[in-house]
Amino acid sequence: MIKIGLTGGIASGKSTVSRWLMAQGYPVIDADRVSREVVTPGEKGLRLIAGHFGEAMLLPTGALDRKRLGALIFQDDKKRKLLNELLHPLIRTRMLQQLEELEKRREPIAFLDIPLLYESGLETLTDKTIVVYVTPEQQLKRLMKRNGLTEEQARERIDAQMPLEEKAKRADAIIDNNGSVTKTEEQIRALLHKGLFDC
Ligand SMILES: CC(C)(COP(=O)(O)OP(=O)(O)OC[C@H]1O[C@@H](n2cnc3c(N)ncnc32)[C@H](O)[C@@H]1O)[C@@H](O)C(=O)NCCC(=O)NCCS
Ligand SMILES: Nc1ncnc2c1ncn2[C@@H]1O[C@H](COP(=O)(O)OP(=O)(O)OP(=O)(O)O)[C@@H](O)[C@H]1O
Repeated sequence: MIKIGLTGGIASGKSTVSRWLMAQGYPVIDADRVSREVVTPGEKGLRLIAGHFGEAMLLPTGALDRKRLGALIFQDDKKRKLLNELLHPLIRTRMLQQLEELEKRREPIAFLDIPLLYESGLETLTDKTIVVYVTPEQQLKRLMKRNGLTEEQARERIDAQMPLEEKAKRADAIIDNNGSVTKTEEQIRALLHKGLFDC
């Protein structure tokens, strides 16, 4: 099975590309989704967060207060590092299980949508990588709009990741998502057509 890593910066358009791939029937393992699964009530991830960051990180329902934890970790490198140390092993294990399932089903190709693909060294799991790219101005604008953040809050989140320019340098292929979604879809189609993924 050929494994394609799909990454980019926060709000650069990875989910937009993933959604299109899934609609075409390609299997996509989604790290953000897995990271939500490992912190549902009853899961070890949520217990670890409550233990290290306090019960104040939980909503009255017992679910994770994602807004509160996000506000905390995106403005504090040490706390973000701690959260990563707690959750990343759980996320990695679950993604590997999902990969195994796809191998068993004899899927010829799988996409791994992982925001921190390079930061976490997870590109070693993949055969090729694609970076979904936007300019810094576009990234800031889309992130502020989508998450209702101030410019300062949005910059903190962008700065919590490897610069997108650096990711683009490491990529086997780049999808430019500055234009319309239709233009982006055309680029994915072209990549699939070109046989980039015939390793
Ligand atoms: C801090 C949390 C609760 C905030 O939740 P929220 O619903 O606001 O954001 P969401 O999970 O949808 O993430 C949005 C984007 O933020 C970026 N991001 C998330 N976590 C991190 C991190 N630890 N470091 C850098 N960027 C991150 C990614 O680009 C991600 O796509 C959540 O992001 C989290 O649990 N993060 C730790 C797990 C992780 O590293 N996830 C990234 C994918 S492995
Ligand atoms: N080509 C586009 N034109 C206009 N808006 C777009 C385009 N692509 C994505 N967007 C919007 O930009 C925002 C970010 O896109 P998306 O959620 O796909 O990014 P992401 O890389 O998955 O983000 P994250 O890292 O936070 O998960 C969304 O609100 C989305 O609707």
